[in-house]
This record gives sequence, C-alpha cells and structure tokens, in this order.
Amino acid sequence: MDAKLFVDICHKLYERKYLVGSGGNVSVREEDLVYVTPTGSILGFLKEEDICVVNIDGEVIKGKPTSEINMHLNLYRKREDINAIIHAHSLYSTAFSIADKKIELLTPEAEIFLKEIGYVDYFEAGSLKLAEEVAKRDEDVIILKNHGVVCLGKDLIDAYIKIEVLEEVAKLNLIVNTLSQK
Ligand SMILES: C[C@H](O)[C@@H](O)[C@@H](O)C(=O)COP(=O)(O)O
Ligand SMILES: [Zn+2]
Repeated sequence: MDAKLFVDICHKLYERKYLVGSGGNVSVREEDLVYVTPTGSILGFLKEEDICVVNIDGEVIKGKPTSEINMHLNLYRKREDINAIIHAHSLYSTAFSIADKKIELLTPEAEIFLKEIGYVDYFEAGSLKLAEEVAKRDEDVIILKNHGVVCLGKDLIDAYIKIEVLEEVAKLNLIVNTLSQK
C-alpha cells in the first residue's frame, strides 16, 4: 500500500476543507487487508505510522480504526471492483442533502466521473444502520443526508477525483439555481 499517497490524500482533503476537525475517514483495500484512518484523527496531521489495519472480516490488526469501519467493510465486501473509499463532509454537497435537493450532473466532468449520485437518509454516524443503508446503494458517489459524502474508487486517486468533482458540481448547481431565480 502506498502509505505516502494515503497520507498525502488525507492532508489534501483537510487542506481543501472537504472535512474539518476530526471529521472524515479514508481506507484502501489490498487483498484481504484494509488500511484505514484512526477514529478521532485529524486527517490533516496524519502520519504514515498512524494508519490502522483491519482484515476484511473486521478483525483489528493495528490501531483503533474509524468509527465508520463497518460502512467501509460492507462496501468492500459488496464491491470487488472497489479498492479505495473516502468519506468526507463536503459542505455544498451536504447542504443539498439537508435541503432535500438533488445535485444535477451539469458538466461533462460530472457525467464522466460521477455517473450517478446515490442518496441515503440520515442515520446516526458510525451506526450499523448507516453502514447497512450505504451498502444498499450501487453508485460510486453517495450522499449521506445531514452528514457528508462517500466516494468509492478503483484506487485512491479515483475516489479523490470524485470527491473534488462532486463538490465542484454542487457549487455549480447552487450558482445556476441562484442565477435562475434572478
Ligand atoms: C461524528 C463523526 O465525526 C462522524 O462524522 C464520522 O462519520 C466521521 O466523519 C469521523 O469519524 P472517525 O473519526 O471515527 O473516522
Ligand atoms: Zn462523517
């Protein structure tokens, strides 16, 4: 597992404010092992040695994994094509969910990279119910009502691009909706 890339992506998520404080979590799957951020960690300050390890059955091998570990594991068990998952608290994307509004794929970028957006009702963060409901979705981009987003990728870069494109097109939706009201 490319631990430097893992840490760099976590720092970038924090720098670009897709999460603040100790919010968000990131994981990468390699065969039967899942490398994941520690619960309560500030991703902007993550170090390679902080990365936790669990196996696909959820047995902890190293560290104290994210409280959303069941969400990550459920998705990996369901989707053999997925090897990276990013959960962030992207502000504009989350705002649309609070307002019960869908984000339209307004640009070729959004069509190409996001394809479809799934929506999950509010369930308590870290709960088995949230993990269960997220795993019912088939999209690679899922918005968690009043909470945040989850992007799945074949690798970490693929998942990260979806985080960026989703938030950008959410902002664009807001601008276009505002201009349309003039
Ligand atoms: C309240 C938690 O921060 C929730 O938002 C969780 O989903 C999260 O983003 C960070 O939890 P961990 O620090 O356990 O990864
Ligand atoms: Zn969260």
